[in-house]
Amino acid sequence: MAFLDIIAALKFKDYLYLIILSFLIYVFQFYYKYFTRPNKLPGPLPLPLIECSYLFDTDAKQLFISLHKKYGDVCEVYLGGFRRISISRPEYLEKMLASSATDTTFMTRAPYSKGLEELGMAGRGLIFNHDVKSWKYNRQFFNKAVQSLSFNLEAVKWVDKIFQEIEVYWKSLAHNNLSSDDNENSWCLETDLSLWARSFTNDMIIILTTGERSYGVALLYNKLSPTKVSRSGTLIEDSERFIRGISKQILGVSFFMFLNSPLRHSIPFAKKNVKSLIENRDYLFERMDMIVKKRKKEIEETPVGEELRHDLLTSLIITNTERDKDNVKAIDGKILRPMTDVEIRGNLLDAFIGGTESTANLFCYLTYYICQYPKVKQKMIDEIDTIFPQNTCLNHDNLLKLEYCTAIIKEVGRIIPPLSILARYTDKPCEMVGYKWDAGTIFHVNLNGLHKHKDHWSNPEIFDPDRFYKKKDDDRHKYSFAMFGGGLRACPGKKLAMIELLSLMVLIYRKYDVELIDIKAPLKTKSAILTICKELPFRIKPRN
Ligand code: HEM
Repeated sequence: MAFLDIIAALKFKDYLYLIILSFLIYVFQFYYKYFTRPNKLPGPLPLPLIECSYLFDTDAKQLFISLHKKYGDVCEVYLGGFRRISISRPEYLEKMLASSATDTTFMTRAPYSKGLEELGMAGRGLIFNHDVKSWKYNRQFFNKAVQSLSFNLEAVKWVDKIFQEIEVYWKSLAHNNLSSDDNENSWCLETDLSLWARSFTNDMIIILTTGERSYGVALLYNKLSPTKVSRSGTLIEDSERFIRGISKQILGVSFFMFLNSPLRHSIPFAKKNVKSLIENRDYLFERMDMIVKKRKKEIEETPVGEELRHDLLTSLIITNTERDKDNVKAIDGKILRPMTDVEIRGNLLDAFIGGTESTANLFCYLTYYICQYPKVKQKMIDEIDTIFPQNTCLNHDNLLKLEYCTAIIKEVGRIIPPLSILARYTDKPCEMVGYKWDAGTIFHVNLNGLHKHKDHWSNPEIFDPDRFYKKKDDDRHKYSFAMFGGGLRACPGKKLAMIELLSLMVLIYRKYDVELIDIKAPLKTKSAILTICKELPFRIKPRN
């Protein structure tokens, strides 16, 4: 009662004083905690409420590059409620990126997020899975599927098929007529490579993961051309919605991860966005569940012993069932249970997320650099012409012989890694960079720092594929190059990405001349978590 009387007696001015006092106490506590923190590292001063977000304009790559420049190889930054330690020196990464199966300290990328739970992604799949037990279970199934030879052969077959489709569209756009086959070798097309690369990787990942065709490249053709692709109209419409659905789910991740629940559900703009993202989640999950059910039925109707498809979905469904010749075992040797439909959906979604933008953007950067460096381009064409003379089929074994092309991919990934910051969250105390850390610390590996470190690379700013050509990995520090990450959470799609990139290089450069429309224009990129190529206008015509 007395308390209520006091409240009733307070005037507006008193409330104002109370608010100011509470804020001052908060500021005092905030800075007390900051100035007495253990392991003081150099870094920008955080401000109350907004921490270091005054330095962050959504370009995470640039932020970490400038932190490295200003504060050195090991520094710290406060963002999103966490103290984040940025590491740009390979020598410090032994523990974090080692492939030890027993040490689980650096196995989580991010802590549990209520937002991701709402988006149906927390504790599912791989990329955002904070639950180590569930992640390990998924990862074994995923690795087994995407690293099998049959999956890789399927990838080579589909690159070839989808590229043939693209060739028809390019020629048609140049002639403005889909059926024209006059002047077979005299056309020339100017178009934006980034659009084609994205549509291509979308179609690739959808067919390889689900065994279902999407028509991303056909959709793009229809957008660019006055004549339209006439076949399978309804499928194309559904593809559009499905592909858009995946992109929207990816966009939803940062929205649900970084905006807390009260804000998400109260600010009008955010509420509207939440509604649309949840509707999209429901559409996407329903569509994916239908695909899973359909494939399960097909498998049930196929006699045991008869060969099944080689896509990720089929493999996830049959692993550790009676159809599986080769069971996945847990560390203690016990055979693991088969996957549930929800787990299968989580893994498919992560393959879509991991396998589209990364590969598409790398291919754009590769084209940009090859066109900027004519000697590199010629050496690459000579290698392609030797290993894949005109009219020879694309084949997996010969792709592995393309040593110079592989060196180019690595050098492009060194100069401009599509994913430039790795993250590891520890939920137990640990030791890193010579200090002991409490549970709850987030460590970031700044790939741009590693890849251009002056102690490890000579002339790091210069594009030079020869640094990787005919060189062994032991010729440099193990962690000085990590475009696919490292340790147990390293990219499981590395092999698929290399197949796609090498195949595209062969298919394009053995047959076509490629030039940038404006050779002097700098690369147009935008970086959040990924570095995206905004556009890459290029000119393509058949080689003489
Ligand atoms: C050039 C292409 C690619 C690049 C540069 C790339 C890069 C990366 C990087 C840096 C990571 C984080 C690794 C770490 O934290 O240590 C990652 C994770 C991942 N990538 Fe890729 N990736 C590419 C292609 C692909 C493809 C084609 C797939 C599809 C199968 C894929 C699926 C994934 C998945 C599922 C993860 C999460 C792994 C986990 O948490 O266990 N990536 N990738």
